[in-house]
Amino acid sequence: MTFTVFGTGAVGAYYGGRLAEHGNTVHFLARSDYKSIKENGLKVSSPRGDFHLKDPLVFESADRVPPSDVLLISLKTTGNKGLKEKLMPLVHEKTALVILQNGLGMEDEFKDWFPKNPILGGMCFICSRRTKPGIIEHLDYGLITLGAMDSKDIPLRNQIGALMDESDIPVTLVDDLNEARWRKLLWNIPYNGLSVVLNSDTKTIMEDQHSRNIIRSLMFEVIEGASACGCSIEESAVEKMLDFTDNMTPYEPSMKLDFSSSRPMEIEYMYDRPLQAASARACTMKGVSLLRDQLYFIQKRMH
Ligand SMILES: NC(=O)C1=CN([C@@H]2O[C@H](COP(=O)(O)OP(=O)(O)OC[C@H]3O[C@@H](n4cnc5c(N)ncnc54)[C@H](OP(=O)(O)O)[C@@H]3O)[C@@H](O)[C@H]2O)C=CC1
Ligand SMILES: CC(C)(CO)C(=O)C(=O)O
Repeated sequence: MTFTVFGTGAVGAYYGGRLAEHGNTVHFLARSDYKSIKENGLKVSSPRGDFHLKDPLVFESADRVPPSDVLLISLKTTGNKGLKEKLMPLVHEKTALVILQNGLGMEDEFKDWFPKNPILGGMCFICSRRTKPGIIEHLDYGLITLGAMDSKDIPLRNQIGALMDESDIPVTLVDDLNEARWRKLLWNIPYNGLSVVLNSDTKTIMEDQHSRNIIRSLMFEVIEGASACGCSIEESAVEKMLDFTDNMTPYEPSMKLDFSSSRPMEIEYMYDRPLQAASARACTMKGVSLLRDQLYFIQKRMH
């Protein structure tokens, strides 16, 4: 099984790098980092072990990438508009697409674009960042929760999951991709947005009783939204998630990193899409909607 990474950044370079380190054929499609990766390779520092791919299979143009069995989608969702055309040279008759992005509704879009191809989602619980071109700092965690849109692709999910597992990537396989997406949003919706609005990391947010209360009430709203969309998340998940974050090394979520670097934030897929999905089923998620509006206000004034 061969892989192509579309988006060789914090997530794509890390996971693609691990697969390559363990002997898999991985093509990396890069943009601004291309020259640097071509010249110096990909360097990853990680608590699971540093590695340096000295001569990775890196490409600047999708037209030059050899066909592969699995396409890992790891650009930010802010780049999803017009993405279909950019992916066309990489999607062959049987290519499976694994969406590693945060948010909701991406898989449905990819299915519309490539209805005959297997579409999978990988919810990444990883803290990683690109510090310089071709240099990735993996700080913590790394679990991929992997699910397929269509049950006929479960054997394929298992096969990809096994290769990840053999490459030192922890994987959990799930049958309900939509539910797994909502479970990931249970963390992302409160923490990603609030870290920007309050200009704080997870530790600061958790230590203050007021912000902690906001996080808790946003989590309950996400559970309501999920439930309206047919995904049942037990209420005890809230306290578990709060405990988990209490014990996390202080961290700035990916949206905060985007904000601090004046990059566009992933508001559409992390907020608009879940809000739309819930409101289509008569669930308003008022607090989430307020948070979304504040993020748009902030984004409009970012330079
Ligand atoms: N970082 C993290 O710890 C986590 C991130 N995620 C999610 O993973 C996804 C990816 O995030 P992350 O890896 O942090 O993002 P990064 O910005 O680090 O990486 C994205 C990469 O995609 C590249 N890219 C974008 N558009 C194109 C294009 N048209 N052609 C080729 N390359 C392109 C970017 O290149 P360029 O530099 O040229 O823009 C960049 O190298 C997001 O949805 C994020 O929310 C999920 C969990 C944790
Ligand atoms: C949950 C976390 C922090 C890591 O996966 C994340 O998704 C993010 O930074 O956006």
